[in-house]
Amino acid sequence: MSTLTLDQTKTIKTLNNIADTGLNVFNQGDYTIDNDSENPDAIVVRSFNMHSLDLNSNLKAIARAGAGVNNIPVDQCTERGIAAFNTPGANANAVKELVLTTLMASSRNLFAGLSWVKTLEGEGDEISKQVELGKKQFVGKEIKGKTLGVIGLGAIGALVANDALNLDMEVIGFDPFISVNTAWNLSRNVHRAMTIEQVFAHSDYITVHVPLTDDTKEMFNEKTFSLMKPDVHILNFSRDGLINDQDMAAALELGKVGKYITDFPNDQVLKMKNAVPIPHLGASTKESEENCAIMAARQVKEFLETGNIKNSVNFPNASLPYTGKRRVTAFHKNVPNMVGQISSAISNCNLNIADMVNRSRGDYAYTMIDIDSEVNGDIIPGLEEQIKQIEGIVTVRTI
Ligand SMILES: NC(=O)c1ccc[n+]([C@@H]2O[C@H](COP(=O)([O-])OP(=O)(O)OC[C@H]3O[C@@H](n4cnc5c(N)ncnc54)[C@H](O)[C@@H]3O)[C@@H](O)[C@H]2O)c1
Ligand SMILES: O=C(O)[C@H](O)COP(=O)(O)O
Repeated sequence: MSTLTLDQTKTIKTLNNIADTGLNVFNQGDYTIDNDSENPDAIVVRSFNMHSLDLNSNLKAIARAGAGVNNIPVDQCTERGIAAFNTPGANANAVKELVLTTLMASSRNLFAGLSWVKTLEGEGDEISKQVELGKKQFVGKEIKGKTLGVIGLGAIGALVANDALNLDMEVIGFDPFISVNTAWNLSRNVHRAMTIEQVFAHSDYITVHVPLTDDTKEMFNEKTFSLMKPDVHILNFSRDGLINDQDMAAALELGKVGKYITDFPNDQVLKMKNAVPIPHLGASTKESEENCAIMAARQVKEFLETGNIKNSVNFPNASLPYTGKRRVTAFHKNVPNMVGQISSAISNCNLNIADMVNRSRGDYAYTMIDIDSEVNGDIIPGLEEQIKQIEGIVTVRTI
């Protein structure tokens, strides 16, 4: 992480409550946190829905202090050359703990029992009698020996799978795109499902930990419910869009699904029989909020100060040790001869290249070129202008 002094103060805007420990990463003097700014250099956000916002002209980066980026217009960011980041794994432990808490608590009908016992308020000596009479309504099930299906074995899914084994559950996991890192961390006692249908067929409890995408949208629907065991409990700490709510309501009515535990209440969910709606508390712990905020802020700071990219969801990761001399960065179309043309523009200004990196991601690529000497500031606007004229260039910065 560099500690250079910036040419100009940068403005950071937050759209949600971001932990102070994270915002403190932006040192005073070099940065201003201004939540009313109409033209910030970077935005730090949690779940605020950014799809209807106009992305301001000066915006260079958006950091999601968290995992899911479906609230960010990522495609638009890419077209505009705005780097979007998230903080992989930074809130995974918080979510895992709430998944396991609610898995056990709902299996024991704890939430319904708690609501019922509150209705006895004011009944005095009758309370203990009513408790002993009424408790038979809330007989639950133990999770020991039951099968937990885990769909999505990323940061959260892998933690849940490993810990469920320690609770004496059988665990079956499905993730066709599992990363090498996660695979290394996953217990070999997690059974590997080759198809999602195998998870549906064998699980007493199913927990889903995948991003919401066109492929995963409404993956829980009438058809998939029909493949599940009767009375299956489903836990959704990922996103509401993964569930067809109408089909879930019907499956709960029929007892096909025994319980639906979700971190994403909506009007339909609140009407569902046997739903356990939670007010999106998965990542809401002090530790997780701090982890996410610090990671998000560090990634933005590094990008603004050095151009280096880590954990972007739309730019390729790219890193070059920062020397403090001039660095030219360009985000551009992933087409032939871009590096050649950018290098020519630099040599046209009589500047020599010391080091460079070029990384691609799909249709786009990112190039950083270090100049081997201090550069007279007067040259910069002309150099940037020349590079901007190259067909396929989206954004250029000199740092
Ligand atoms: N409730 C909360 O507060 C909270 C907190 C963090 C994350 N989330 C949600 O949980 C999701 C997962 O978070 P994470 O940190 O584990 O992310 P992650 O990226 O580490 O893991 C996601 C996993 O899903 C897998 N996957 C993708 N498509 C799949 C499919 N069709 N079938 C099976 N697996 C598939 C990926 O290969 C990856 O391993 C996030 O995208 C977010 O929506 C919610
Ligand atoms: O995707 C995530 O990281 C979670 O949904 C957490 O959202 P939050 O930061 O708004 O709590």
